[in-house]
Amino acid sequence: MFKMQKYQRIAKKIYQLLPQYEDMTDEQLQQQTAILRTKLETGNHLASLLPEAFAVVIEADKRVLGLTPYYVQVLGGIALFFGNIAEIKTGEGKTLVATMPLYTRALLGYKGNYLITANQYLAERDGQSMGKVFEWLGLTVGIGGSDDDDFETKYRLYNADIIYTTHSKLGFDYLFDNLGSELSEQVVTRFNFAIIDEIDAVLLDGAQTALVISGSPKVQSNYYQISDWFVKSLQKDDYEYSDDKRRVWFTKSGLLKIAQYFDIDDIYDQQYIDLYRHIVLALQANYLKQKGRDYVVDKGKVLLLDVVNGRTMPGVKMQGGIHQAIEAKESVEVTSETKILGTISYQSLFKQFKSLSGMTGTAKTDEKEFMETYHLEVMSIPTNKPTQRVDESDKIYVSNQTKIEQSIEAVKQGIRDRRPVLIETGSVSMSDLYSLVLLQHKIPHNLLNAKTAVREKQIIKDAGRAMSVTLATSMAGRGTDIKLTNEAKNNGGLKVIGTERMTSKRIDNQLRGRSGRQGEPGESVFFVSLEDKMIVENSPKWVRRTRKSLERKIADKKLDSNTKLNSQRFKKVMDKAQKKFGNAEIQSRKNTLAFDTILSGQRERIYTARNKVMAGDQGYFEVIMTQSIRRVIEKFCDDSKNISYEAIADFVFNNMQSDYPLKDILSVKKEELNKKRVVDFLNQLSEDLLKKSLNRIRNAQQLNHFKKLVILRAIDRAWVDQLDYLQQLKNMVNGRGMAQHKPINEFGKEARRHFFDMEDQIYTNIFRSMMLSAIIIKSDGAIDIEFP
Ligand SMILES: Nc1ncnc2c1ncn2[C@@H]1O[C@H](COP(=O)(O)OP(=O)(O)OP(=O)(O)O)[C@@H](O)[C@H]1O
Repeated sequence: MFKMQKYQRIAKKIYQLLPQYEDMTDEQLQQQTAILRTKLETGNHLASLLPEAFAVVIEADKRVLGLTPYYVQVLGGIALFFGNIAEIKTGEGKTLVATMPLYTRALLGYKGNYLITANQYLAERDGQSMGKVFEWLGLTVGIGGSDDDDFETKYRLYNADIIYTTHSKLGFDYLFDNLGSELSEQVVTRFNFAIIDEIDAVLLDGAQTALVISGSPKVQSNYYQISDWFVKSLQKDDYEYSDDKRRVWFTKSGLLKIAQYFDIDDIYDQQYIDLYRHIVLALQANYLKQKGRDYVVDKGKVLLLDVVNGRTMPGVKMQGGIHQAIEAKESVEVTSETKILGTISYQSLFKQFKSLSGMTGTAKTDEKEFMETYHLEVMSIPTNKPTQRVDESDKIYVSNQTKIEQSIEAVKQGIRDRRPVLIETGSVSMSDLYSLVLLQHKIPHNLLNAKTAVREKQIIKDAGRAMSVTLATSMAGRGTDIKLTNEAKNNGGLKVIGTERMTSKRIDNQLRGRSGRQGEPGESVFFVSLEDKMIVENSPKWVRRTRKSLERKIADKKLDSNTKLNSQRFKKVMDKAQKKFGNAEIQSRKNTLAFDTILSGQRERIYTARNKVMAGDQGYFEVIMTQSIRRVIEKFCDDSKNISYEAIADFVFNNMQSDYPLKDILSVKKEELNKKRVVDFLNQLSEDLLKKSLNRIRNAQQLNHFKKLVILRAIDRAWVDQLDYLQQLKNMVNGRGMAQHKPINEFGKEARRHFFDMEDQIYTNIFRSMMLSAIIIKSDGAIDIEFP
């Protein structure tokens, strides 16, 4: 509240200054950018210039776009400038709000000021329309970007004062930057200020999705099928779930069945690790992942559903083998697993920004999590016009069947009132089921879900007409602007009917928000029953007993099945069940974040090391090379307890020279074969071999480049293996038994241990590449390198 008062005081200052800018000519107003920048250069603090900068944008918005920001929009802009989440209801003009803080932040001249949109279309639409204002005021704007942009185009995009792009584009470009070999080719280098549009969708709903760049396919495994057959044969007591139903593992009887089915004594034995991994994946695919909720099967392919908006995500696969396990479960062709070249979660990506803020219509319900996890405060910005939408309290029934019948009655009433109706379901499968029921009642309707997405534009266009009935999943959630016809407005506006409580109050609110935009009339109501999955799985036992007793009364005709359960007691049951489910989701996001923090820490170390190599010089490469030689040779001698001629020969063939003459392998007597002698011999040999091969590259620049490539490649190959290992480790620790065991602790310990092993691997990779790479000098002097 205190903050809000402060912002109101700032807003007052802005409005006091405004007349002065209104009186300026266009030219004078345009000169303000340079004037403000000079003030900054001469020591003024950016925040102290905020009133002037905002006043400039307000006047420019008016002149260039013909839109004067409302007072509440100015307040929203101030909240964003100071790094808060501004909760601004749908349709209130968030796009315009962003112009004020973006311009002000970009005045400093630091690059890397972003408006992050939910999709490419919005980046282009908003970037093009709002970009006019920035350009008019003398700033540069970068918009969108496409996958096949050349370096120049990318550079221009990311070097603009203000950039409109999507979260995934930014993330992928950042990852690609860290796969390259030249610092000068990196484009996403500055993370100054970002406003994330629909921030709750990106940071909360999208918390479980990481961006992944896949590389080459791995060797195809044939365990998927057999593991799937096995887990399908299990009984209920062969596996159990964690309380929050996010994890599943084998019980004693399950483990016994594994032993019998695969005829092995100890599945935990190291030699069965790969089989065990596949059985765990099959268990998770069959008993955690749900068709219609997590994915759909279309034309023989498993397509994941985006939790944020219910759309399919073609080409996106879950990592670590779970995608393939689902394919086996659904009896479609098992695709090949690929190695991960780079991955980053949205949390890690956005945590890099010096200042982060966000806008959304729905954040207040989850303000605690935003504060705890991201240190972002949620500020509710009032609407410009009072809200007219009527949010009715839930209609609660005993049985699912009655609930559906009564919701259909509500649809019919909406049609009789000649209003548009939007019915929302929680999953694709529920929307299919509802569609059938509507057909049985002869109610014509449009079905909008992941399977009908191609007709989305047309469906939404029709959804605001009087008597139009639209049935949708969360696809009709964010950003869906249902425009009402005049007749629809006069008849009470859009009627939103929820057919079950969604996964959180925030998502319920998101759906309600489709109606009553910009002070229009509207209504929302949810139909729920004691049989709803959310209620059954998240309520205390007495609720089930009460339901049974009510069912008996209905059967005995002592109670009408259509009776609504109006008492506060049942309303509380609904709220509590949703809260319990929501808490499990929060916990699950925290878990993911904890896993991710470990991975991020390792990624940062690797990327920092890569950057150091890319910036490195001759001397630096020399140090690394010498270090590699020393470490690899010493490790070999430490690891082989009894150093033998055979072991040395094996080491030389595999790491130094594949056709080294056997007779030259250390001409000393067996008794004199000790560590020191071997180390000396190998050091000398590596020096000779290296000299011979490097002397062929006469050009110093080429030589440096070769060394840099060798080191980068060594890091990248080891990192790819580490990423692969971490993915598998995550699945494995989550699939290990016992409710009280803490997967994250095991993960942390193992991940750390493996990271140190990886460092050894990097040195070995460098060593081998130096010794074994074939250097081909072409006639024009260019060199080709064939790495081992
Ligand atoms: N100050 C203003 N004066 C007049 N019209 C405005 C103003 N601000 C925004 N609008 C108009 O309001 C409409 C909605 O704006 P916008 O799409 O930015 O809303 P939104 O908050 O992003 O909505 P959603 O949550 O649905 O994306 C647009 O047509 C825009 O031109």
